[in-house]
Amino acid sequence: MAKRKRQPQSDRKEQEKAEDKPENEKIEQEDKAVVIVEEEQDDDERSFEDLGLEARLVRALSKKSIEKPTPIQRFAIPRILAGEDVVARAKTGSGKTLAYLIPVLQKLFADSPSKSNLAPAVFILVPTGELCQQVYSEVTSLIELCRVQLKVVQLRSTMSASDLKTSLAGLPDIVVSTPACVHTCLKNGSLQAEALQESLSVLVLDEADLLLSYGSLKPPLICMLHSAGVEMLKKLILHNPHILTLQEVGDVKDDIIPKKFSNLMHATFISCSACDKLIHILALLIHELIQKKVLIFVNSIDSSFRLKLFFEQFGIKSAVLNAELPQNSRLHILEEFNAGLFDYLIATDDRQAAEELNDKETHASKKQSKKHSKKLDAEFGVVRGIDFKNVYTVVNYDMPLTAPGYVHRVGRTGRAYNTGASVSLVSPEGMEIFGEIKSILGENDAEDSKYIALFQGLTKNAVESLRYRTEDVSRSITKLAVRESRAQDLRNEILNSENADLLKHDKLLSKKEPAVPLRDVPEYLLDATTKEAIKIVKLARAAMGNTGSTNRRGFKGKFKKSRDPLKTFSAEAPKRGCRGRMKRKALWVSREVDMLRSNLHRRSPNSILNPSPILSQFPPFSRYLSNSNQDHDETYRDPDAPPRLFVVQPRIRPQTHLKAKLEEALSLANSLEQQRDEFSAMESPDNEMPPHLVVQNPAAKSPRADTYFGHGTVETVKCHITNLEDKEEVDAVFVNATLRGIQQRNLEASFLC
Ligand SMILES: Nc1ncnc2c1ncn2[C@@H]1O[C@H](COP(=O)(O)OP(=O)(O)OP(=O)(O)O)[C@@H](O)[C@H]1O
Repeated sequence: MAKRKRQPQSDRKEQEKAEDKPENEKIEQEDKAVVIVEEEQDDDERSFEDLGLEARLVRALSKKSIEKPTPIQRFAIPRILAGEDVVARAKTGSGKTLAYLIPVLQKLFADSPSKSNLAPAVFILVPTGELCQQVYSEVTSLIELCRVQLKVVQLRSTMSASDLKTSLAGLPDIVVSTPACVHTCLKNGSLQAEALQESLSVLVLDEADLLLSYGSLKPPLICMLHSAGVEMLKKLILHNPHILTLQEVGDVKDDIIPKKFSNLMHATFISCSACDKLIHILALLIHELIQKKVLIFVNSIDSSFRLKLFFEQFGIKSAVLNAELPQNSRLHILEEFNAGLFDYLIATDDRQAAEELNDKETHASKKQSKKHSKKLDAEFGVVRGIDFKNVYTVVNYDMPLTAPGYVHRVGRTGRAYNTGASVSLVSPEGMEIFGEIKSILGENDAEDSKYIALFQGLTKNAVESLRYRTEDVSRSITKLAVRESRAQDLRNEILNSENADLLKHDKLLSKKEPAVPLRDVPEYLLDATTKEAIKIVKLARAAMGNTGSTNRRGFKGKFKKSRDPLKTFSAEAPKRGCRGRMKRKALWVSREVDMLRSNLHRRSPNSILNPSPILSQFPPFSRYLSNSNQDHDETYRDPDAPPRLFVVQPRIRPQTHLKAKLEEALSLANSLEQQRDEFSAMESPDNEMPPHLVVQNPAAKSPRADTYFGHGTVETVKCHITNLEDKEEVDAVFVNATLRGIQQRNLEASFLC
């Protein structure tokens, strides 16, 4: 039973009155407590000391850089310390865990549990294995920092009966567990129900609404903290509890993005068709329009693997997290993601996974064969309660099934006093739930009621410039490929789950890496708006001191081969320096041209074709006027400028890469076209337009790009080039042809001479 201690006088009077009243009036009475909290809240600036915390706890918190209590902590801590039953509702990431852990620890420090106890004094029940681990780590770290001797254990569903018994044998002070594990312990006798009733002084139900949905929880309790389902709790187990509902979560809309919260959390959406979600998420990631780290939610495991395989083709590494994986692996994935070892985590929403489990079970029973049915862990969940470290952006690739689901998902960012952002990809199918979310947010037509804004900075052009590659790559990711990688990943994780350090969760699952990284999107393909948006994200990242780079070395590979003197011998010539690489990137030409050049260069190093690429010779067209007096040297050239000779080799394989190249050529042609339009619109005496040479227009046969010279052969191109009076006037040459080395050389020579 809850131990009741000191209680504020006013509260006590209210409670005494309440006890004499019928049930419905009691509930009204309890709701008065809510009002009191709301009134008190605004000017309460109490510190942890003011709340009555011991110095060692305050010091421990300070070592964790936690200096002042959050509102929920200010209200919950004194009441729990006073021995009250408490139900607390507060927005996601507002510090509810510490709101119960701190007073529980202080109570344990003060009243060391009786020696006659036959069961642990404090039970913290949580709905998922992930949350169990998180709360366990939090409480053990606090105990260590306070330098006190308290025993904490966590019970996990993966533990055998004997392990559970051993864990409980030394009579721990605090047990963190899921209800299912407690149930197992009660069944196998590791815990005695009577002993538990005698000894238990504090019961915490974290995410209580979820826990209660699992069924029969009727023990004594002191404190409960959760984000919903207060009425259910009141009826089931609480005795005149304090209902702490902070003003900012007083109604549902504020629960999601309260006004105070909106500075910290920027919620946005992109509207697109279901099949265009891939291209949009790719555009966001490839152009770095959203800040890392990124947590992406999908609604099915297959979806997560499809996305991972898709990203891989563009050189973007990610890890997947779902209920199918062994618990050890899951915890390790979270640990590595939190440690910053990879930037993109694709999580399958636990609710959806549970549904999938049910579907599978039904399916399996229908077929009378469980042979192929995969087992999903019902205790998996990363949407509720998990405190992701430094996740800046949450992406709803699939919309959640419910509006509260949205709250919890986006609540994985912008935690405590941090800022965060969310982007939801809303297809026509997701419009209904999106409407529901907006309506509970209280959105209407008024400008000041927009809680989810349209994502700015991703233009149609930026999306379209990726269409070819996206469509081809997505076609290549068949159901079979998804199934195989899912099975392969699971095999790998199961084999190594006991030694998770061997696992690299963001490893590639595709059979082979793409030969030409499709990730390289030349900057000249981007329009001004997208460039501006990228710059803003970069600036924001720099301002936050986030370089955006993952840190796998920092974790395990501190002593890498390159540093190990016994392994550093190499017969290879030193690699070209970083500067050289940057320059090559800046002076971008199609890889095929580079390859041909370097082959030729090896044969005749002094030839005109040595790697001083054609594009380095002249300024880009857009700079033609403003820089006309400068020397045309390499440093002067705009690194964003397009190549002047663009060769697309029809023999490029696979087809995907050829298409990507063609698409680049086409976009380049069109972007030059736009520059020309702007140029001719300028009021300048010298605005005669240089010719824009397009030969054998790439596949899409855009009428614009074809305007000038139409189809032709290499010889025709050469002819055109040699006939030009002033080659500096040529803006770009596109060749869509298979060139032999000699043809390539002749072409380039004619361009340069
Ligand atoms: N007083 C505080 N000052 C600064 N940071 C805090 C404070 N209290 C908690 N935090 C930090 O805030 C983060 C979120 O806390 P916590 O996980 O307890 O939130 P929550 O309210 O339980 O979230 P959810 O609703 O998602 O379960 C944690 O990283 C925690 O360390």
